[in-house]
Amino acid sequence: MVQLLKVHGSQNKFFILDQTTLEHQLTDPELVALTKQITDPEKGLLHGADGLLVVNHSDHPGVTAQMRVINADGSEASMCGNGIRTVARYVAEKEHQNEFKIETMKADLKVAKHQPFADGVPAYAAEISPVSFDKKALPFDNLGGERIVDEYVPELAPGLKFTSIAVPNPHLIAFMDKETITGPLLGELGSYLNSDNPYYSDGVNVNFATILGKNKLFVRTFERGVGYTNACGTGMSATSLAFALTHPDMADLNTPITVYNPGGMVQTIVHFDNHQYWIELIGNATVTHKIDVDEQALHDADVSVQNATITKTEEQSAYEQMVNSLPKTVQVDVKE
Ligand SMILES: N[C@H](CCC[C@H](N)C(=O)O)C(=O)O
Repeated sequence: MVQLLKVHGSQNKFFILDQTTLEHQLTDPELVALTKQITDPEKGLLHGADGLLVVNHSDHPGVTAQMRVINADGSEASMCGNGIRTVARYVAEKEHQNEFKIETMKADLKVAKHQPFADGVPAYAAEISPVSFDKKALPFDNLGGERIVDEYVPELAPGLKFTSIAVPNPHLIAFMDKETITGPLLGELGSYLNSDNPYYSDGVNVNFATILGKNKLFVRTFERGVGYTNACGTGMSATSLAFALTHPDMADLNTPITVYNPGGMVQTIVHFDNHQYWIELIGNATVTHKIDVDEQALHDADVSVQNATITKTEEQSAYEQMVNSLPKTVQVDVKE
């Protein structure tokens, strides 16, 4: 028997699979097939999820573990901000370390245990980097210059100013009023830029934000490889950086920014060290279910309530209690 975890960061939901616990590690095609099967909202496990986080050994010196990110559609992403907090908690409790590095596709990132966000709501901090504005890093094309920072891009949507940042996965950000953020435009633009289009050849995570006050944001995201999610950690991080760059009177560097989202709330801190931006993302790391199943079911991409023993933890009620205590912010339809 092996154990999967169902976890979330701001209710951006994932399954965690630790390859080091398996007799035979899943191959990449098996990882993709398993992800598609268990994350399916209708036919998957526990009403599905937004992706699979794959933990493995790292052979990088001074690095405790490796994390890979498989989106619900089977595509692999270079990073996942909500996900790395849950992997950090899993590895911290497994290896009895509170501060360490996790290898991701493009960088070894610092993570650290943080004081709980509320009773029963464990929290972790994660380094979000490297940051790039260059079109080659996103990549985007056919949209004017070498970078998009606080610019009108009528090809994408009239009347909105956009910023595009890789952290290192690709993000497109726009600030707007509450009416626009709750309207259909986010889904329309997100769907268009994550299908065949002349602008973002690898797709892009689209983040719409509204400014609630000084160092206070609401962000709603349409994610590449998933669609609407309750929150996107790298999206909220990239949006916080865009906030500091485009509204310096409303957002301070090296100061916590509270970022509300349809799934809850995180904090971000935009740092500028050695001429480089990086963002610290602090938020919950909640385990909702433990799933015990034969390893073969993972290889067969056939995990269900028929062949798995599922144990629900007490953590979701603690998390919902925290969310219910948050000040009422922009209410939008959340992805469930
Ligand atoms: N969909 C993203 C990966 C997951 C990122 C998100 N869930 C986060 O918390 O950062 C992409 O394809 O770049």
